[in-house]
Amino acid sequence: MRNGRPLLPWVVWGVAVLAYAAAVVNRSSLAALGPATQEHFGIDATTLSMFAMIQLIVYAGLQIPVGLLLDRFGASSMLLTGTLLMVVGQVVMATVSDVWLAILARVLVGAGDACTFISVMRMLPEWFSVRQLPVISQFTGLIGQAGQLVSITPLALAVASFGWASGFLGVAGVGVLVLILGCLVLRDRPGAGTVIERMTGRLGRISRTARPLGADEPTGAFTVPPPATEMMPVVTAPRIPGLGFWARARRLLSIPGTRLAYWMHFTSPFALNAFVLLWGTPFLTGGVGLDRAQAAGLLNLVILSSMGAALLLGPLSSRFVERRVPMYVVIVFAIVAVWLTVIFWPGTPPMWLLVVLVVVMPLGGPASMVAFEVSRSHTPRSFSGFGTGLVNTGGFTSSLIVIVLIGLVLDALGAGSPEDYSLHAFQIAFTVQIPFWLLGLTMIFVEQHRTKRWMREHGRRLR
Ligand SMILES: NCCCC[C@H](N)C(=O)NCC(=O)O
Repeated sequence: MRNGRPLLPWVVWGVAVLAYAAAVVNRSSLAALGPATQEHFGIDATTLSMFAMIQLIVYAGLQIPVGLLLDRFGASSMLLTGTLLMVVGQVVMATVSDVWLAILARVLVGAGDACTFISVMRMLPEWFSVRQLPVISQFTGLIGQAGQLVSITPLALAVASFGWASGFLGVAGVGVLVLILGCLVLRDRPGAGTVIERMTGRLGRISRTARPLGADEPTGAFTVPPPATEMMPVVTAPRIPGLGFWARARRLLSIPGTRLAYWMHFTSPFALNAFVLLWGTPFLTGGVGLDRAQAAGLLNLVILSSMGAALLLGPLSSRFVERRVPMYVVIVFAIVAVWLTVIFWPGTPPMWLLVVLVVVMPLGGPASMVAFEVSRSHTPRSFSGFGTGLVNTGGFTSSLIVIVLIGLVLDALGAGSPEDYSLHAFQIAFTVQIPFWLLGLTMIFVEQHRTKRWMREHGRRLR
């Protein structure tokens, strides 16, 4: 058998993706519990929305620090630390009645969540061949996002039937299960030990004989020394954190392929996130005038379309590596075209147009996963945690700003609350997306051009 234990990469991936799905459950655990949360803590809607905002800000703000820690401590340690933080956060959420402690709980959940996805993305190139990675990454995104489904109906039912504390302790319990599995199974790379093996100093046979899939192919990650500086011209990690950070940041940002990946992650997912996380239902019901069931049906179509696109895009971007950026750009143009049609539609957009919108717009989610493929192709292995963290801030930053701007425009138009919503106000508010698409697409064209030139100059081929 050429690959010692061909099952192990799949088992490691299975546990890693379970940890990501659990993080998504934690992230969206308040999604269907708005009124219950308000009642439990006695808070108004603005304070409730602060819970979500703070959590997202913590998530986005920690991507780069977590990425740096990943390069130093490895993916499995960071993933388990993240899970532990979420467990503590949910135990606090289950047991406190003070709103500030509840906010602290959401900070812990946001911090733990911030450690999870990029750790999984950092681990994958160590275990899978470069041909498999696009498909595995898309499946990771798809299965992880399915965690949202768990946090909507089952968690709401659990809280309604067994009470607030039991519901959130249940989520914490899932985290404990992930922690146990993670300690037993996760390994940063073939040949590395589990956390338990590293703590006891005894590397088991499974770890010693582990091989990546496609071990004879080059892996997706490549190794180059970190930046040489006058004070530290050696290959080890920098000892002075400030100097190390800026030197590493300069080196990373000097790679056009990493910048291209950042702008790709920035550009395609914000319309989807703004729609799904906040503004979709108010637009469809308060703006277009659909009833709740019709709006829910369209939101379900969003999820189905995103899943279908993930299944298609993985194999396509693996088969046509050279074409993955043009494919991505076509998707963004399609999203822009359908949104502009909705925004400038005279009168109420017809149902067929709304269906096209909820089928095309979600393609931006799986398309954003292609950004991690681009990042992996161009970012040296010793920087890949930092690179993945940086790229992952792109979509979260653009989404947060667009969500806030849409709310501000609605307020400015006097249409900020459900009784004042109007279609016209929503159409104006959604125009805030246009400069973000323009900026993102321009930067993608610029960086794609620079990346091609850089590759010619460095004699590199895409992998
Ligand atoms: N099937 C769509 C998955 C989109 C995932 C998205 N691009 C992403 O970056 N996710 C990060 C996370 O923490 O969920």
